[in-house]
Amino acid sequence: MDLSDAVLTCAVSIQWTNAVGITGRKLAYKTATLRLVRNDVRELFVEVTPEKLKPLKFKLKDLMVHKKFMAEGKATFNFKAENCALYLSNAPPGTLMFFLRTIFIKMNGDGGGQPDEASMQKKLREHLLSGKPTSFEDVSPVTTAEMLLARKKAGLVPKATTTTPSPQGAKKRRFDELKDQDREKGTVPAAKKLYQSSPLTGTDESLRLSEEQMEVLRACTTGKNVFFTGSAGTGKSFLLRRIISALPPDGTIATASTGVAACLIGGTTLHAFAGIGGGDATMQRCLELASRPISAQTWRKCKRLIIDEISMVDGQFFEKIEAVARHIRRNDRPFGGIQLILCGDFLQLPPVIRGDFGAAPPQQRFCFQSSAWETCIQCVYELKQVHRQSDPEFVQILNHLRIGHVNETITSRLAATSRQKIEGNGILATQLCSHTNDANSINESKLENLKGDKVLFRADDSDAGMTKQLDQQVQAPSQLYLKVNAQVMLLKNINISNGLVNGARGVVVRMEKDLPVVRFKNNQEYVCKHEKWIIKTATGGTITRRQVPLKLAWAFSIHKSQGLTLDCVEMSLSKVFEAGQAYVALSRAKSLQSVRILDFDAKQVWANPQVLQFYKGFRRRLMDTTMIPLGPKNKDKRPADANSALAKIKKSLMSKPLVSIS
Ligand SMILES: Nc1ncnc2c1ncn2[C@@H]1O[C@H](COP(=O)(O)OP(=O)(O)OP(=O)(O)O)[C@@H](O)[C@H]1O
Ligand SMILES: [Mg+2]
Repeated sequence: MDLSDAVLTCAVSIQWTNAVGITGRKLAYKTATLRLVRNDVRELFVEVTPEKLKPLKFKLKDLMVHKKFMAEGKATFNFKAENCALYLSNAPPGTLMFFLRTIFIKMNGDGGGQPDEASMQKKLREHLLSGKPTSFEDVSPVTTAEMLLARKKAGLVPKATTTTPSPQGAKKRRFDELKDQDREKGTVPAAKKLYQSSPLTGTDESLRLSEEQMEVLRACTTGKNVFFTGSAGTGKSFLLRRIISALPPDGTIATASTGVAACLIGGTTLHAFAGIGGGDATMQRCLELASRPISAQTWRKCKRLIIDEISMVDGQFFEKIEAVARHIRRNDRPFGGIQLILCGDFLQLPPVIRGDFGAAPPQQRFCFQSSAWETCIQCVYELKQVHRQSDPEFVQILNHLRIGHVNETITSRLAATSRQKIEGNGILATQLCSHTNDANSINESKLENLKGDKVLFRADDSDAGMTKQLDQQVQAPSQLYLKVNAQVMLLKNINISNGLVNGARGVVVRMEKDLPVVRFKNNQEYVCKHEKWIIKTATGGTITRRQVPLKLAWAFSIHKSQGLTLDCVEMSLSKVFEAGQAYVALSRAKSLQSVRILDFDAKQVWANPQVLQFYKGFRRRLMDTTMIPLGPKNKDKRPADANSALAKIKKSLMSKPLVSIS
């Protein structure tokens, strides 16, 4: 577990009722620390210490826990024997989840559980005879043995079965069974309830953060302004979800530069949050736009602003929202005093320049080139460990492509993929296209060409007026046409251990009771159920979409694939038009065996020289072993100063040996 699991800081209100249920004393604290403690006779208590006040203790006996809103940082503890309820709110959801789990384990785990009556009486007698005052101590960290025993006692350990080989699969099924049984009875036992589902947005909480990820988490939870970067698949978005769940929900705004990326972290787009449209208006007009009541209120409430895929945020837009924040919040500190947590990889896709600018498009400006960057960012981290790919050869090739370095070994290895068969089980490779329109028309025409009738799956949106925003942020379309044999991609983690994960590729094999049945590459069949996507609105509310978790997958655009992990991809890179685009396309794949590049050419791979300069500033090692052959066809597009900067870098590196890939 990532942070201390027996301590929680949040808002607490305490309410006592009398025997007939009439509310008596009430206390409310904006900030209090809850800890799990034991007394001399090993009884468990929750100790509540409000800021600057003495602690109160509540014995963990006859406890009922309500945690339906755990994902929003809320839970209620009902101490029946004491006629008292604790209402927790604004708790970091992940910390709350681990706190509840620790209670569950300590109440049920070996030796650490509540003592039985006889042994407690004995200990109590000994304690009274000793004449010492009662003392409390923190509970010891949870051990694996305690965890297993606790789950066994509560009936959460699955019976051995031949149909569900994996423990996680069985655990999930058992949870579902329990939920159904409990639903019938109308009750859920507190202990079981404490262990159930995670509030973490799409994160498998059994995966532990690596040490480098922990370091970033620590900096973020201590209020620092952080930028963390790392190559594709180093777990930036994964870590961001953990960071979000370790922060108090009030005032934490999770955003990303694109809708898809925002959805992956359960947030909103930066544009939707900022309230200044595309940011193209004059500064004065942007300030007016952001001063509208709803927008201004959102800015004022914001304490922590999180931005994923920062590489695609335009530098000028970043500068404008920084000024807006100071203006609206009447605070001259950078970003009006808001804590910033930024993440992304500038060597992936750059900001999109919209509109038709004719022969002279405006120069791209990255966030790090804005004057606001230097004043805002306090700590910079680089994640090094790649988690998406496990094959060291592929990881090394990707690291070279990321900085625009291609040698003959890489070229021949990647060119060789054009001959490999990556299809299997009726699942065709997804074509990654450099242009969105190409991807859309491939999907439409492939579907039309299939025999049989189209079946329409219409999304059920919680607010019909928000369909456009949901379309932008949720990958599941509002209208999905499917046929048998349609190539599809799964859009949710359904069963991680069985490979039914976001990005898994499959084919529709039949319709069953009006629902599509999909066979995946690993031969698993899955009868799709409607799933729910929840997104935050700019004002902090939530809207939901229910839809089958599928999307047509004959083709995707590279831009829409940024941030994703994909199975079985084919690409033709001849039309790439951005620095980093080929790297983004290739780094979606999990292995060299699941990718086919039709026409690989070293000219398709180049890195932006300004970005390389930026990275050189805080990671000299990145530059020490590399050369940067840029795509010659883009030479003319680059500004003169960039070309001369590039020449300098090249010159300084010419004397160094090239890294070769064996
Ligand atoms: N500590 C970890 N342990 C195990 N798996 C991890 C860990 N961190 C990340 N992963 C897994 O690695 C994969 C890639 O993670 P993620 O998408 O967060 O990377 P990223 O750095 O955001 O990539 P990109 O730059 O492409 O957006 C995911 O499947 C994620 O679950
Ligand atoms: Mg990511």
